[in-house]
Amino acid sequence: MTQPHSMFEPARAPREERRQRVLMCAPDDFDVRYVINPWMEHQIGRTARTLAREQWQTLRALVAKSAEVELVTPAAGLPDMVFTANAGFVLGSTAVVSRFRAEERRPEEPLFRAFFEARGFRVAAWPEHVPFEGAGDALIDRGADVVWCGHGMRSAEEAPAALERIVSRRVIGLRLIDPRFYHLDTCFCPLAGGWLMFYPPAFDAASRAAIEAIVPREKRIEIDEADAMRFACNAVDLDGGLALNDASPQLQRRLRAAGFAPVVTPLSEFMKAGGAAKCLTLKLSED
Ligand SMILES: NC(=O)NCCC[C@H](N)C(=O)O
Repeated sequence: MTQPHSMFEPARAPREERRQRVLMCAPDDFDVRYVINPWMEHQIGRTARTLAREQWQTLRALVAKSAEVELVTPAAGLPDMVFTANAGFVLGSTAVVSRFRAEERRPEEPLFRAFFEARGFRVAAWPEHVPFEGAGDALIDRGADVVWCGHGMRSAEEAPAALERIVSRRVIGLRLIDPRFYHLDTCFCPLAGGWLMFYPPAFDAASRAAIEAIVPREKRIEIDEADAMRFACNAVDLDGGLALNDASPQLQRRLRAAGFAPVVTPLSEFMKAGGAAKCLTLKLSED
């Protein structure tokens, strides 16, 4: 029987294949200490430290089967630094460091900048007055030669155009309209082969039309509200494997039919801060 070449069957990966590099940050000081998204409401001080560490370690081990995990040192007093998707946006050897909308996360900026510089990335200049939250909002399509950029909640409306000037690739802005899905990666997940898993009601009509103009109907996996609330779209995709917090049996079947191997890895503690699998990772080797 032919086994799928997935992140969870790494022994079959050809050795000569270039492994992805993925940035993570240990949850040493992770907690909910302020409220900057609806998921954090009523969660201050309610994360279970040991469980959070276990959940993060399990995700790290899954990712490590298909990628080199690089770690950035967590800083005390920055409880959201664990969400490395928001470190910045990476394409080739260029990194754009995030400019956080919330004051609480701004001290992460120099730390992530130092990380990118130490790894030899060219750090692009970004207009300070334009909030932009990195790979939380900017996602590379895996079929078309475009970058999708969510705005309206965290990243500013000007962010897609500013990003396009840096990456010299078409950047399509998508307006987010539901505060529960405040980052694009909470409701939109481009997948290998040009597939797209997403939650349409999170977008305004013009954005839905823009998605439909690029992604063919047969490649669109539209999920329902219950799966969206499980952060099913916040999936880490590596070698056909999809690590995600949770997904209904129907959605898992649908993903399998499309050739993906969903693996549920509970991340309840991070959900309290409004993040799940994808938010806890940043791909460093994007072509
Ligand atoms: N969606 C993401 O990419 N990251 C999750 C960020 C959670 C954090 N508490 C925040 O609100 O910025």
